[in-house]
Order: sequence, then structure tokens, then C-alpha cells
Amino acid sequence: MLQIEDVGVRYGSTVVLDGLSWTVGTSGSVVTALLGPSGCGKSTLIRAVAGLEPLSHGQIRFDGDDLSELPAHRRDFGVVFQDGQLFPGRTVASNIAYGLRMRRWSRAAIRTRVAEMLDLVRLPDLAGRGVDELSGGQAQRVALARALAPRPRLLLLDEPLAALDRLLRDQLAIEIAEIVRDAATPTIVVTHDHNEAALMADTISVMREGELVQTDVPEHLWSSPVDEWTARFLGVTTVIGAEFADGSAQTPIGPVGLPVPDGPRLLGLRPESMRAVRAGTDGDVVGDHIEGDVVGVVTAVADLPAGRRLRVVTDVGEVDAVASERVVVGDRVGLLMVGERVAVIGS
Ligand SMILES: Nc1ncnc2c1ncn2[C@@H]1O[C@H](COP(=O)(O)OP(=O)(O)OP(=O)(O)O)[C@@H](O)[C@H]1O
Repeated sequence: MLQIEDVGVRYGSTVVLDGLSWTVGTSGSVVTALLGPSGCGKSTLIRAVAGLEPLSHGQIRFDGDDLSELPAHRRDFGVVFQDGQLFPGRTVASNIAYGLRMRRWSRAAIRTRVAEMLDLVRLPDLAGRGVDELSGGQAQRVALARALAPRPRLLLLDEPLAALDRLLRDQLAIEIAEIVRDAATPTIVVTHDHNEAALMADTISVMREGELVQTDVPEHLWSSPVDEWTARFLGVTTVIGAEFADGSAQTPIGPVGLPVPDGPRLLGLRPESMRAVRAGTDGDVVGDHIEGDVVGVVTAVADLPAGRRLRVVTDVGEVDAVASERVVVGDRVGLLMVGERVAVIGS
């Protein structure tokens, strides 16, 4: 278990982290994502954990050991950066063997471990390939194999997929998570992409301007972001107030039912929180119309792989929504709120 207590890191006079505390690896969590926007200090924190940035104050412990005096190479942590940083001009096997040679493993043990690692990262036939001849995805898998080979007690992945194209990123995100779970290696992955965090991690910590604002399982993070900034960072596009009584509320954009205590709540809407249904010419919504629904005019339509997304102007402002029917710009639609896709902020 990694315990970070009251840690500070600065670059010259620029304070990036100040009094940050974080515990990673409790309650059986194997992969933890550190999620935050560019420049919030994620890499700085990971580099401090790895021993690559000095602390101005505070303490980092792993399984009770104080790491303060331990240089990076003696922490037994594996690190993979965005661009893998493989040693050029060498083979895949030579790269994977690097940490093992440093630790003076025997030749036979190195050979066995390299083969195991190549199987683990699903590149069994590439031992002799020069690393300069690898695709981006292959190179990142070799970097992962190199980091895992010496059996690190913690693996730190800093934006390991950022240099890859979208399709490969999603595939490799799932694969890497499987690989580190197979290896049972506690892992922290840094990312600014909440989908990537959800594909890989069982726990997500959200960082904003050098502070951790929420640590949660993905499902709860999406449904109950701690504040409006976090909600918007996690994909909420509209925030509305609602007064709940007996599990339901009448909001400016229609009624909603949610299992929340009575009283005022802030609700966060993502496009999938609102379902648009075509309205008749007289304004009535065709189909499963619910009294009190809001009607609006479609101002933009995008057919995304996950479904049709709309922007709708209503009397109470612009709202994003999804639709299964064919609609075009200028159509009138009714909006139905999908309770289970609505976030309750700060609950
Ligand atoms: N070596 C450095 N010297 C001075 N300032 C730095 C240095 N490295 C980072 N910073 C600054 O520290 C802040 C945090 O940077 P950091 O790289 O940790 O953020 P990040 O969340 O990892 O961002 P990104 O996702 O863009 O990599 C930024 O304002 C950055 O400009």
C-alpha cells in the first residue's frame, strides 16, 4: 500500500504540490487511475512517487517503509512513460532484460523471464526484433514488459497510451489492465481521459490544480461527482437545481425520479441523461410523452458511433440529448430525463 502524506513538490519558486495526501491500494484495488486535466500536477506526483522529483516536505511510504532516503532505482517500482523510452538500437529481448541484468539475474533466469514477459504482453515472436522496427502499440507493450520483468512492487504508468491513436488506445487500455491484473502488480495509471481511466482502473482519483478532489470507484464517480467542477470535467454539460420530495423532483427541464433524500440537489446532465422524442406540429410529444416535459428545437445533430447526439434549445437554455429516431436541425423535440443517467452533484 502506498501512503503519501502532506507532500510538497516545487520547481524553483513554482509550487506544484503542497500538502497532498493520498492512499493507494486499499480494499483490493489493483489499478488506480490518477485523472486530471493537463498541467494539474499528475506527472509531478508520479515522478515524486518514483523518486524522480525531490519532496519539499512530506513523506511517501510503501508498505510502511519510508521512501524518503531511497533513490529511484532502489524503490522496486516499474515506470512506463508516454513514449515508452525504449533503448534504441537494441532488440526487444535486450530491452526487457535490462532491469534483470542490473539486478544480476543469471542468464538462464533472464531468458526464462523474458519469454514469460513476451507471452504476458502477447508478443511471443518478437524477442529478436529491433525496437526501432516496432509499431507504437508494440513499443508500449515492450515498455510494459520491461517494467514488469523485475517484479516491481508498484507499477507507475504515466499517460502510457497518449501517443497512440484512439482505436489502439482503447484496445491497449483494456489489455494493459488485464496484464497487470494477471501479474497482480499494484498499478497507478496517469491519464487525462476519463474513458481511459474507466477502461483500466478499479479506483479513480481526480486531481485539480495540485489537489485530489475525489477518490472513488468509477460508477460512483460518474453518478456522484463531489462538486460542479468535477462533474463538468467528467462529462456533465448542464447543471440544474432541483428540489426533491419523496424521490422525485420537478426541474426546469422536466420531472425526474432519483433515490435521494428530500431537499435541494444539484443535478448534472450528460447528453445521455436526456432522451429526445420527436414532437408533433402542435407541440405534443409523440410516443411516451410524460406530462411536464420540455419541448425544444434541435440546433445540431451528430451521428456518433455510440448513437445520435443532439443540441436542443429550450426556454430554459441549451441542453444536450440523445435520440434514437431520425431528427434534423429545426425539428421540435420533447425531452425526457433518464433518471439513472443523471449525476447527483455533491451527494
Ligand atoms: N521541470 C519543470 N520545471 C518547471 N515547471 C514544471 C516542470 N515540470 C512541470 N512543471 C509545471 O508544473 C505543473 C504541473 O505539471 P505536470 O507535468 O505535473 O502536470 P500534468 O497534470 O502531468 O500535465 P500533463 O497531463 O500536461 O502532462 C505545470 O504547471 C507545469 O508547467
